[in-house]
Amino acid sequence: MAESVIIKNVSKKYRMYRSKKEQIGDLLFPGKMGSDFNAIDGISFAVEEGDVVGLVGINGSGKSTLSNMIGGIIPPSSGEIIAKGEVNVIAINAGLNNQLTGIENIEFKCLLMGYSKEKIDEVTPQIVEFSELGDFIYQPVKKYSSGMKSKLGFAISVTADPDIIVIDEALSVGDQTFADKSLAKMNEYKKRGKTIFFVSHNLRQVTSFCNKIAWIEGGQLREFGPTNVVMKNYNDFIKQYNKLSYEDQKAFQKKLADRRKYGSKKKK
Ligand SMILES: Nc1ncnc2c1ncn2[C@@H]1O[C@H](COP(=O)(O)OP(=O)(O)OP(=O)(O)O)[C@@H](O)[C@H]1O
Repeated sequence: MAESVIIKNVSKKYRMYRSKKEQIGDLLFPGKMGSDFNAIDGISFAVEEGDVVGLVGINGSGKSTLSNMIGGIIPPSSGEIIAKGEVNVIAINAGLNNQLTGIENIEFKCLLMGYSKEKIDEVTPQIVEFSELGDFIYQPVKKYSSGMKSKLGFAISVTADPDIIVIDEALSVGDQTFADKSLAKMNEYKKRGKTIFFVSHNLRQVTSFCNKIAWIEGGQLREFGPTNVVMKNYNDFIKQYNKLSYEDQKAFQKKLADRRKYGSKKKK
């Protein structure tokens, strides 16, 4: 199988400030105020066409940051992501304009994807039907619940038929019927050999849907490999983690946070 997405030593740094004063100080004297935080720290792995890759990790480990970089929504601070084909991210709220109505968002996103007027007229009824939003499609998106936003985002993205699709928690907020319908659509994509990245806290769904897993811990790649191997290790880890006292969980998280704050090469 040909490689579809290659992630080469990718990092994403954010500058963290404790106050507005520190932020302004850093603008005046760059590098003097605040500190760097590695949301993603030197991740490398490659996936093949037709792979369905689950991204797992505890809260704040960096799953969304990595998904957004794969989808081209945010650029890496260093490293490179090579995607062979068009990528579309389906996330709660992704790329929707809250001031516009559902129908205006459809037109807006279709224009961004380079569709002609005729193509937009052709796909709009399909998107509206898939979204199940009924007359809410004429309401501004700011009035939507998170489930409704997810339905709209999902309906637009699946109609676009991208080569590579990144789903970030988008299946967890809608109702069960919509989640089932969306999962069926994803299975259809899977059968057609598309590459899928899947972020979900529903580990049962991840295990049944994905053939490979990337386990992210504190912004770094802890393990990448076949689902049965990595999920076994991840489930064991979660069991151990859940057994820890509140203080020990905090201490574990602090250790990871410190490593990210100072950079992996300058561990304290
Ligand atoms: N724009 C930003 N500015 C500063 N820090 C950020 C920014 N975006 C994310 N982070 C930090 O990067 C880390 C990774 O966040 P991310 O949302 O990618 O984690 P996640 O694994 O998706 O978490 P969750 O499971 O809770 O959704 C977190 O500590 C978060 O606070």
